[in-house]
Amino acid sequence: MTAQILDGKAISQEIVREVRAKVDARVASGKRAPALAVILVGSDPASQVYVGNKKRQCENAGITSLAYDLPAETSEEDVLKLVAELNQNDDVDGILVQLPLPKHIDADKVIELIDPIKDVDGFHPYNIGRLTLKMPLLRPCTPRGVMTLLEKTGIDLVGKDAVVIGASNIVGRPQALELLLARATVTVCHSKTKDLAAKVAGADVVVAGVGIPNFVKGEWIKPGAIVIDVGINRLDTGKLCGDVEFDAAKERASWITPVPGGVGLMTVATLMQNTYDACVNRKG
Ligand SMILES: Nc1nc(=O)c2c([nH]1)NC[C@@H]1CN(c3ccc(C(=O)N[C@@H](CCC(=O)O)C(=O)O)cc3)C=[N+]21
Repeated sequence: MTAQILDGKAISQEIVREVRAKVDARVASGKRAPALAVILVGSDPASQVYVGNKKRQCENAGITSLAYDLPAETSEEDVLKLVAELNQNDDVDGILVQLPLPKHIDADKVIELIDPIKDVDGFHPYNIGRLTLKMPLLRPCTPRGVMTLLEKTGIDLVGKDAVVIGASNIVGRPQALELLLARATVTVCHSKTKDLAAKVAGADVVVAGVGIPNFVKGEWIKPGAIVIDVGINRLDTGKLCGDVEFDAAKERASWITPVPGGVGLMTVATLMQNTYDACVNRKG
């Protein structure tokens, strides 16, 4: 079997076009466009690429983007002060603090200060709690984007065995909650997991987010499985690759996401959905 490609580029464009149509209708009715504030501390090259993609997609979606590019030396106090101001600013619907933050800033403290109704990353304990309790409000962008990709396969997830590799706060854990909400049977694997190969071999759906190139071997994949690669690893050659041995996995899977051109683009498109949703939640 050769897998069909889950095309993150095409599907993310479709999502952004849908957001655009809703924003245009909103503006036509006399309301203001949704607005997203993006805080970037320092000049990490990867973060600059991601933030650049977010600004570009805001333009495509008709969303106002407000850039707060701060020097790496900015104090934690000043970042907290900016978040507090943006919380109070009625013209701002979404607040995103690009991660990772410099070491002298406590990221958890910053995230907890964001007003949950403006938390378009869905990282605040309130929003994670709501997802846990089957009453999601703002959902983390990458896992929500993965669910959109899975919907596009047309395959019913109810009762399917899903294996999530990686248990991070921004990918693995919320991904497991999303899959559970879709009534899959979920196994979360991590660096201490015994016999990962056997776990993956039993999976109808594999979501890999560990950050190690070619960590998931093609031969582990159950024939017909759906393979979602959340990894973004930059090789010394400058080439981008995922966590899955793509060429080998493609020969066994029914559907597979490429890197680049897969989940990363969906993360940004989903941020546009979340910003629109945050605006409607606040303002109707
Ligand atoms: N507060 C916060 N929210 C995030 O959502 C967040 C974050 N911090 N920190 C870093 C991760 C990573 N992330 C990506 C965004 C876009 C691409 C993306 O556009 N990828 C393109 C290629 C980009 C390239 O060429 O490097 C693709 O996969 O085709 C990837 C990854 C958002 N993240």
